[in-house]
Amino acid sequence: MDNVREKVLLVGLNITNVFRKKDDIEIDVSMDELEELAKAAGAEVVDKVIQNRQSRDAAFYIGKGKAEEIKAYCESLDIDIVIFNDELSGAQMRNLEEIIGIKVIDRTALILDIFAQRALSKEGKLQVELAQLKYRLPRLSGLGKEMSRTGAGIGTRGPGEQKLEIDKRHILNRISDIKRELREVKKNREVQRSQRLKSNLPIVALVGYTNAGKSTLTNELIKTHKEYSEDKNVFSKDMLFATLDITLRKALLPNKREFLVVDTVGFVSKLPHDLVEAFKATLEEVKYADLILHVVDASNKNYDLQINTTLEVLRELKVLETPIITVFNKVDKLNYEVNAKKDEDVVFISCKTGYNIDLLLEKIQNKIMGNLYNVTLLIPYNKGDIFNTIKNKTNVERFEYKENGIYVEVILDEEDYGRYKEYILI
Ligand SMILES: Nc1nc2c(ncn2[C@@H]2O[C@H](COP(=O)(O)OP(=O)(O)OP(=O)(O)O)[C@@H](O)[C@H]2O)c(=O)[nH]1
Ligand SMILES: [Mg+2]
Repeated sequence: MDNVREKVLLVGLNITNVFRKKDDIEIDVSMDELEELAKAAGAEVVDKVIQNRQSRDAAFYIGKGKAEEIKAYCESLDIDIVIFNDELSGAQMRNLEEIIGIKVIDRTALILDIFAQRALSKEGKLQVELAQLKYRLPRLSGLGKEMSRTGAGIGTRGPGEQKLEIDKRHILNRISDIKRELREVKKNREVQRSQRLKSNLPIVALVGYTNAGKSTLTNELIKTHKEYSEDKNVFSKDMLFATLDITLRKALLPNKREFLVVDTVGFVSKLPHDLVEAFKATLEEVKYADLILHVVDASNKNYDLQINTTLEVLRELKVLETPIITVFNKVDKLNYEVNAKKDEDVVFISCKTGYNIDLLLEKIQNKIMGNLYNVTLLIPYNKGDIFNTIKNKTNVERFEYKENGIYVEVILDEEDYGRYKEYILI
């Protein structure tokens, strides 16, 4: 089934009433995003239909007449699945399937499906299964003959078709099993984290909207490390939700100090509630970061909406106190000026051409290391071990063996400046 591209029709509702919130995402933007999501799930998008309405219809989401029109349209275009741009109730889904006569899924099921395909880690898989079960529970009775007839495919991947039909009790048992397993996984993660914190390396977390280039930038940053090899690269692709699991890798600052880079899952608007919860657990790593790089695709015409979505999640994670550098990526594709706020810490880069990556590294260094001191040390020969330590972990500009000891020109951070004070000549 996976290699057959299902033909889908996208249907959205443009609420036109006076209560529409000013900062609600524009329908065109939202439908474009739905198209990207459908493609990410492996579907072929044949067309999009938008209905303007005062409000959602309780029984059909769109108008009943529109649903009948869609039925005819689907027949003429040979559509396999209709995907709706919002979350539908069990009743709406049943009613729509009855009229349209083919499989109907909603934005939530679509996103869950992508996550089910992409999750790699045990925790990721468990979180997605949990979110899928919670989504299916109130819709069990809706999964009748229509679903079993159309079989697998988008919206039904993950726990599998038979599981859909098992009774509620069975699902509830599975939910509590998963929760227990997740608690175990979490304990393990905490152990790993405390080991990492003991290593004392600064942590830089990359966050941002999906497809902004976080994984590509991660790969650029980790290239600086001497132990780097291509197999350490994280997966990056022009596809929504390419990254689902958190990964940590080592990188080097210009002063040769090591730091850890955390690549994270991307955000998207209207993310299903249960997935936001799942994300929060995975994104906990961001809470322990010393610095956040907010990566933005500057070439996306909706970059400001995407920035707001990301900031909203960061606010929910309670990490807005952490220093943030806003990184406008993909400037190689830009043909307009990006308006950045004056008080923001901003850098414009291109991972594709390498433009300003060195400037970004300098900025990261300034943020996590604080003040740096350019000094000359005189280290007596009986303290040769100190010289070795300094040479291994910092950027020694020049050194010379003289009669009274080793002269070392070096850049020290605040901490080392205090530590080696007695050897400072100038
Ligand atoms: N033109 C251009 N393309 C870029 C640049 N940086 C990344 N890309 C492309 O953008 C696409 C998405 O990059 P990723 O690094 O996978 O994006 P991500 O933010 O990790 O996405 P998710 O994991 O889905 O959240 C890939 O096709 C990259 O090759 C850039 O500076 N310029
Ligand atoms: Mg990624």
